[in-house]
Amino acid sequence: MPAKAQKINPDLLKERQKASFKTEELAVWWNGGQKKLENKRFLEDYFLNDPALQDDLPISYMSHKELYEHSVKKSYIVLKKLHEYQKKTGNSIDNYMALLGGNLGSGLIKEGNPLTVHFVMFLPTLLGQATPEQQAEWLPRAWNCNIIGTYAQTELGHGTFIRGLEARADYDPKTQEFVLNSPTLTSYKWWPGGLAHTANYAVVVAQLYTKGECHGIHPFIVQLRDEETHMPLPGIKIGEIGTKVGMKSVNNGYLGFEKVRIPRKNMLMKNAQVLEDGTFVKPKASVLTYGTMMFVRVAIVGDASNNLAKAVTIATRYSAVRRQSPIDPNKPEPQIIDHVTQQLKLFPQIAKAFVFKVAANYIWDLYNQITGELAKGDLERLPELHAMSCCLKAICTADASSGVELLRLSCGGHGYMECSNFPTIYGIATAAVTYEGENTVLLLQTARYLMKAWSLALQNEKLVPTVAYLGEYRDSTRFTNWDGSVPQIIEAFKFVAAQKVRLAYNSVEKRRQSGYSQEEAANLSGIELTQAANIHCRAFLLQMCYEQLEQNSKDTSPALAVILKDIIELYSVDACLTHLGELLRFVQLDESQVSQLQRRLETVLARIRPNAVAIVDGFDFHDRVLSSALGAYDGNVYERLFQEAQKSPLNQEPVNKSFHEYLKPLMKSNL
Ligand SMILES: CCCCCCCCCCCCC/C=C/C(=O)SCCNC(=O)CCNC(=O)[C@H](O)C(C)(C)COP(=O)(O)OP(=O)(O)OC[C@H]1O[C@@H](n2cnc3c(N)ncnc32)[C@H](O)[C@@H]1OP(=O)(O)O
Ligand SMILES: Cc1cc2nc3c(=O)[nH]c(=O)nc-3n(C[C@H](O)[C@H](O)[C@H](O)COP(=O)(O)OP(=O)(O)OC[C@H]3O[C@@H](n4cnc5c(N)ncnc54)[C@H](O)[C@@H]3O)c2cc1C
Repeated sequence: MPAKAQKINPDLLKERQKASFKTEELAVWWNGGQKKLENKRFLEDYFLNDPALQDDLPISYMSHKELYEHSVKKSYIVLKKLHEYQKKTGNSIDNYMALLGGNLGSGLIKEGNPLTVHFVMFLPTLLGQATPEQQAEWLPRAWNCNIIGTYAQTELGHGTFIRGLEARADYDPKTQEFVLNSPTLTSYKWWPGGLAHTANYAVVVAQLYTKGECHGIHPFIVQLRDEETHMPLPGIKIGEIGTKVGMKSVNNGYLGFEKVRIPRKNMLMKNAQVLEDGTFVKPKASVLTYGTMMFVRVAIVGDASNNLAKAVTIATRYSAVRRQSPIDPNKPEPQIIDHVTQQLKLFPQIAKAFVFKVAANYIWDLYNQITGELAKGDLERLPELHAMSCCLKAICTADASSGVELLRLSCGGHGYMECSNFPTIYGIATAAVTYEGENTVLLLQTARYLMKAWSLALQNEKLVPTVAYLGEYRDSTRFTNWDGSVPQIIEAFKFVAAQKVRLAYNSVEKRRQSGYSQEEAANLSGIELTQAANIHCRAFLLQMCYEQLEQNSKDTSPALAVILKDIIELYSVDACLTHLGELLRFVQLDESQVSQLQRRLETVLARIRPNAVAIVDGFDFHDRVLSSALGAYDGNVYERLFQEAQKSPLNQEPVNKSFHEYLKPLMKSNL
């Protein structure tokens, strides 16, 4: 939180004075408790106020190369500072995650940290896929950044269909080595973060060949660059893939192999092994190779909430200070937050930030529970975790990405400025729709699981909790219990989801019976399959948000409980109106009931209006994390916009040289 001493925009001050609850209480809840909140604030001061970590020149004015070098320099300073701090306080993974993938990190290195993949994928892969001996060799060096790694799976020709990856590792029993090759241009690794100029090691996912047979994709740890000179090793062709929509300093790279030899022990052999003579020992389940992706998908759900919460804080504060267009012609221009259409752009995004945060906590707990079972060899619930992590990652990132864009638009022209920070937040948020499993593909994975679940429901088999509703609604075709209550809205969504699953299942079955293969039938039914997965996830989000926030409201002050209940009401009613078409297809709703939903929406928007600024204040974003001329705590947007404009290199001189070189000759040339 910024120093409170500064001059606060009077409109924003009034907003804060009229709040009906204590912002600090929400800040404690939002940040996971008093201790975590205090630690977060300490780290923010410790890092964000360090003069060595300031951006004298806004990074949007830096060249691509300057930006990378600036980001590496800051990463170095941040990690050294963190190391010093943790020597005194003890190691905490949370601090690393805050700095390398969380809000604090996004405030320090706005366009993405070239070392994030080292911490968020390379290290977790060693933890999840390496044997204890391999961990003993690699983990200490990786934790201390004596080596810097990346996760090289995607290729120029394949990102989604990883069984189609072309890079290969051929085992040579004579030398007990693997020989890595990129047989085609499309087999070049392409995209890995930090790969281009930062990492000197990589986990490489390649097709394993031994004794003339292919055993599918497996992870290998490969040294890419000399540890002293950082020069690429022989046979390593490496570079940067070029400028991107966002995440501009992540240093995504390409990597090709030409007869690169690595020792047998560099195959990460926790799940599958290759013996000295080349014998392949297969894993308990081939999908265990996919574990790192699941970990990041789970983490991304929280990231979606963070991105949306930042954007809606900026837009809400701006909407409280921006005055435009009288509502009553005889009155002064109102705050744009008093235009009801503006409230519809803002407040449902506030609600989604809450819902995605609660979803992130849920899926994180489920992940830890099930990976604990995996460690004991129990794979029973892995399919359910895969299905939930896929659809939650897909829905939360898609909604967060479109929400950030809507919030940018809600700020008019000033939202289009780099200094609003919307472009950077959007670039980060929308990347998550693609990476770690493209959203459509992940929804199809969830749909695949739902088809199996529906088949079990048809056989009266017991279903796991997240799909139990399929059994409850298996034989119903019309929902007639609508009373408009939130619990009934949840049941209605579960009912719709069950019908969508049934329809998709029947489409696939019908096509299979007409002679199509399972795969062809699934492709032809792909639209219904993704829709079923989509509504399944939304039904889950509604139920989970209701249960969690209702429960939380029992432990908070009555004043904050009212806010949490309004969040539930808004999220539920907004979901009904957004997906009204799906509802009307299966739920008995007459015109008056639909109109009642519209009235409820307008009512809950009006209820949230007096507390909107206080709610986003409760997210407790440091000004440097928001990094926005529109969203600062003091609300002095016009002064900040003007200050930011002065930083433009073009404003450092009254006349640019192009006048003398081109404009003056043009103007004098009488074309
Ligand atoms: C904590 C704070 C930190 C904050 C961090 C915030 C995030 C910041 C991160 C920034 C860095 C991220 C950088 C990005 C990195 C990447 O993008 S890495 C590359 C990611 N790539 C992918 O995700 C590839 C997507 N493709 C796939 O996963 C697979 O190809 C597929 C689509 C799943 C298909 O695989 P395939 O083997 O062909 O499977 P199927 O035939 O469809 O199904 C086979 C069975 O396997 C099951 N299954 C598939 N995947 C998994 C899995 N991951 N886990 C468990 N089970 C899985 C599937 O359900 C099938 O099961 P059955 O139906 O029972 O047969
Ligand atoms: C910012 C960023 C960072 C990244 N970092 C890394 C990294 O560190 N390491 C790494 O290995 N990779 C990384 N990636 C790559 C990323 O994982 C892939 O881009 C992603 O998996 C999507 O694969 P693709 O690009 O091949 O898209 P495709 O799979 O080619 O998708 C293109 C279209 O085809 C559709 N499609 C594909 N398969 C199917 C299907 N079965 N059914 C229906 N439609 C389908 C998709 O829905 C999509 O609309 C990164 C990507 C980005 C954008």
